[in-house]
Amino acid sequence: MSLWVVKVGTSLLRGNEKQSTAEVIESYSACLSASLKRGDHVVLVTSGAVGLGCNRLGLSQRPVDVVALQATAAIGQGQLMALYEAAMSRRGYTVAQVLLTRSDLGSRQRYRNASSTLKQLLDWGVLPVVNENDALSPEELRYGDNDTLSALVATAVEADQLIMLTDVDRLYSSDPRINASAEPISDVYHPHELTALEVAAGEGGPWGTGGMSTKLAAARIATASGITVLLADGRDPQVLDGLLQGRRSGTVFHPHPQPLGNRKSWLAHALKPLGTLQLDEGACDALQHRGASLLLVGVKEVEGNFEANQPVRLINPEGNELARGLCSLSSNELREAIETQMSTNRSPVVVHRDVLVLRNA
Ligand SMILES: Nc1ncnc2c1ncn2[C@@H]1O[C@H](COP(=O)(O)OP(=O)(O)O)[C@@H](O)[C@H]1O
Ligand SMILES: N[C@@H](CCC(=O)OP(=O)(O)O)C(=O)O
Repeated sequence: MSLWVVKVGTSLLRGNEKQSTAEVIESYSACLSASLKRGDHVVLVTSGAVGLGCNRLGLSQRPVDVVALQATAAIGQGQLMALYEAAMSRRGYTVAQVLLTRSDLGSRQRYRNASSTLKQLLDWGVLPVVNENDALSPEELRYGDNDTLSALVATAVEADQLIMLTDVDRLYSSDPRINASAEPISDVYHPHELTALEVAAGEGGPWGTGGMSTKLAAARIATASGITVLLADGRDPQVLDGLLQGRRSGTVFHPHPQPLGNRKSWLAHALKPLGTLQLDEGACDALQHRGASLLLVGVKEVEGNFEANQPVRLINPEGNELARGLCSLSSNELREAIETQMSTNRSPVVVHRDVLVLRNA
């Protein structure tokens, strides 16, 4: 039995001259219900609320204004669920709507709640249908995308594989719509390879958000948690059917050989840092090569305002992010402690190793 997370983007759900949105959803539902019938567990992360809302209002373009985007999503979300509900219930399966915001997942308690609810639904053989809670989260609609959400969901349910379906057959060395000689890429083995690909990743289509960049960011999150990511062509439903039966297609992002545990993965990816600590060379070396906690003596500068146990970025003297973690002191306490440490001659732990995650490890 496998646990799959399948993400379907707006570019596919808008439909085309040959297929309406309802027909596209119908064909995915056939693949998803076949997978459930084989005894697998599946979570679906689906975009499409804005696109369907726009269709309903007769808009030929995605609105630029964020409030208008939120309002179109509120119209489209009900329609989106109605289509999945009809297609899955006709095949004897129940669907459940789960709307999440990024800030929900930033709270450890709410992240755990989301994880428990999703796992309960999976135990009951239900298909959870997840989308961003767009009507309430303007930030996500402006900058966000469902690719990152799908990776966070895959981590929360401890999925085996994350399938990201889109309107291109695989990853290329650069945007194939712009560069006809872009090279196809079948396997990505290490986060270092992702860094170069991220630089070359292009924008998405007019209806999608984020293009290839957000898919690579999602692959980074999921593979760091030990999840295999498959980026594949969603225009042909046979591809999804094949993937769910273990056939290879598109690009495979292989899981990191030393995956982060659930809590560290949450720390590294679901949390938004509220401040930045600039470290000296000695502290960077201790963190990177000696598995040490961050001590006060290695902190040079503090930026931002945060309370004790809130997330911060740790940067090296060149300004590059080295790690993230929970700071044991508030920003005010930390600034005060840096000023007085010379006289007290003690160096308390500022970020304990247990709540610290190195980037690109
Ligand atoms: N390096 C790349 N490899 C493949 N596709 C790319 C790349 N850079 C940009 N793209 C474009 O990204 C698009 C998919 O992203 P997007 O429109 O956001 O889709 P979705 O709605 O499925 O999330 C593709 O149509 C493709 O043209
Ligand atoms: N939550 C939004 C999706 C945002 C979006 O466009 O995502 P995607 O198509 O996956 O790049 C919606 O349902 O329309």
